[in-house]
Amino acid sequence: MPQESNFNSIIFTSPSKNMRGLKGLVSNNEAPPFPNTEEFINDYELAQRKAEEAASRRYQAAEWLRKMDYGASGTLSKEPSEEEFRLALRNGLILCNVLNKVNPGAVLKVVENPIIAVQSTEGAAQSAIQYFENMRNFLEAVKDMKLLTFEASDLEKGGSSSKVVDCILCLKGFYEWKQAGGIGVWRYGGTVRITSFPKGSLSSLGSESADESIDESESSQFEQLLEFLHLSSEVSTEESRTANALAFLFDRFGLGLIQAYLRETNMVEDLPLNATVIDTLLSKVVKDFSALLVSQGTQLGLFLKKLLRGDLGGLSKSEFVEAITQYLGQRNGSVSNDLSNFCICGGKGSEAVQCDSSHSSVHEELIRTQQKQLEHITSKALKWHPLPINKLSKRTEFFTIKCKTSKVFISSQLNVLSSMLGYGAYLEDFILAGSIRVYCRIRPFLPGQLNGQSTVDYIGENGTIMIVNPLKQGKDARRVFTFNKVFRTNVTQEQIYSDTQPLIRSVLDGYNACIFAYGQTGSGKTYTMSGPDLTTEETWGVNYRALRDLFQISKARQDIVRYEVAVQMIEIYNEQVRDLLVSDGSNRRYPCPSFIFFSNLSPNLGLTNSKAL
Ligand SMILES: Nc1ncnc2c1ncn2[C@@H]1O[C@H](COP(=O)(O)OP(=O)(O)OP(=O)(O)O)[C@@H](O)[C@H]1O
Repeated sequence: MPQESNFNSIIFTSPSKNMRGLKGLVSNNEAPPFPNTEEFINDYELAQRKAEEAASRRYQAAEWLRKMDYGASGTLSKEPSEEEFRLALRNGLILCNVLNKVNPGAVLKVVENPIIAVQSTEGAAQSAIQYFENMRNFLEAVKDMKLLTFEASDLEKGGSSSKVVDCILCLKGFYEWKQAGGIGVWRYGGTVRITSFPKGSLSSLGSESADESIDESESSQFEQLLEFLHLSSEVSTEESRTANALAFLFDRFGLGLIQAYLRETNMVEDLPLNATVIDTLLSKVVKDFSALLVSQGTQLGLFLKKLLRGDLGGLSKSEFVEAITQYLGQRNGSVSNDLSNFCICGGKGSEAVQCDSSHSSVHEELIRTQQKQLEHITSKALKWHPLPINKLSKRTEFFTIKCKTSKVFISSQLNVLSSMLGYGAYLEDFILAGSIRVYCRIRPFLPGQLNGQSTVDYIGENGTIMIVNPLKQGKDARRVFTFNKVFRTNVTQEQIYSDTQPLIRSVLDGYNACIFAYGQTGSGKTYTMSGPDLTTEETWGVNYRALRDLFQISKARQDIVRYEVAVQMIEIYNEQVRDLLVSDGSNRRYPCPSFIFFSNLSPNLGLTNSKAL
């Protein structure tokens, strides 16, 4: 590489597949040189993250209260501090007003002006009682509705405002569910609801406007229906069975979406994985799920009314039940294939929810194909891999028995296989972290730079590094960056390579990979990729170690497969890529490989940005 270039790279490509990424196998057994400092930064970061999440939930609660109670906007700011939040809510007025909007009549008496300008001792006592009255009424009503609640003391100094926030967000979730028709599963923090409301807690089923339009006779009919539903044990058994099934489907729906989000790495900027993201995803799930149930409820209502009206020939009660049974039978048949995909299988045999695939020949066929594929992969592995054969064949047997359950189980077993093949937690990581890894290596001070001041303030666990900029003041002076891993100045060339090694094996198994160093001039790219002294293996950089492994593995497999190794040299300078070995001036395009970045950092120069090609 020419000195002025700021990239060093080694690229492995394979035409067969373009599978993305391998986990940097992090064997984090090196003792951190500054344990106390690390502990401090971790605790500090954790506390900071928690505070941010709590604040974001508090703002969400405040925003909703302001929207629900016009008067609240005067006393409760959009982004209140904990203290402001507590002070605005402690007289209970906003909470009572909002609750009455969610569930009209829930708090019959709301003291409008609970804080009275007090002159006398007697006045003070009365103020305190009235002050407490709103809060007590609110808490009792919320308790009656079986929603999350809190203690009045949580709104006093030193109380837990997070419980208050939970209660408000729970109320919000309930309100939104009710607005969407009050059908289907609704849950918040362990509170689960299905179609019928808790007895006596609500004046009617349905939206706010529907509440208002319902006349007394309809209302009493509704009360009677609820009374009947609560008395009937068969109904309540069916209700809880349905609730369980719906809760399961909801989980499947929600977790499926989260999984898809975690798997998504292409073209989408990575979102942080934190409580807010989870809440947002789940609220989307709740919304979609509720919308689906509302539409399903409407269709079902039409169907049942059609039966009642006799469009399908007038029906007695038993014929009506029979018609429903028939309808359910047809629906079961048509969705059993889909439902088989909903089953959660795998895990320990005893814990696994077994799929009943007897109804589905398609499902069985799918399992057979997957089993064949798995056997094929395993036999390939047996040929190629130097692991003791009996270990693998035992595993194959295990697969054959177990993989009858589901494809989810198969992929979990493939993970086991991939780690046995030396890829580490390849599949798991592929799902969780995507295909690009960025590592940061900090170069030590060079002789003559000994008195320099390091820009590295802290190195946390989990790839975080705090950089200090002495030219800036206050909070701008420090910035935290996150990598897959940060290597300290004392790591060896071997330790650096250990994270990259699984990539080399994967290249020989047909996957593409690229290892790539980026950094300012003098930050240590050549040192990392080539090494300072080529005559000693110990100091070899990533390039030499990778080539050594490449040839070693291909030699070990020479009886089974013949590899062709080609070399290419390119220069990347000023964002221009030049092929140093092509003389005809043509522009060749390459398939997009996986990347590993080494973002090199010299301690006294500051952090440069990483760029992907
Ligand atoms: N991890 C390290 N440990 C000890 N010395 C290092 C380390 N990394 C780099 N150095 C030393 O720092 C100096 C600069 O490193 P190097 O030449 O690798 O930087 P570079 O990023 O390739 O620079 P350029 O972009 O100018 O080519 C060299 O003297 C090298 O030996």
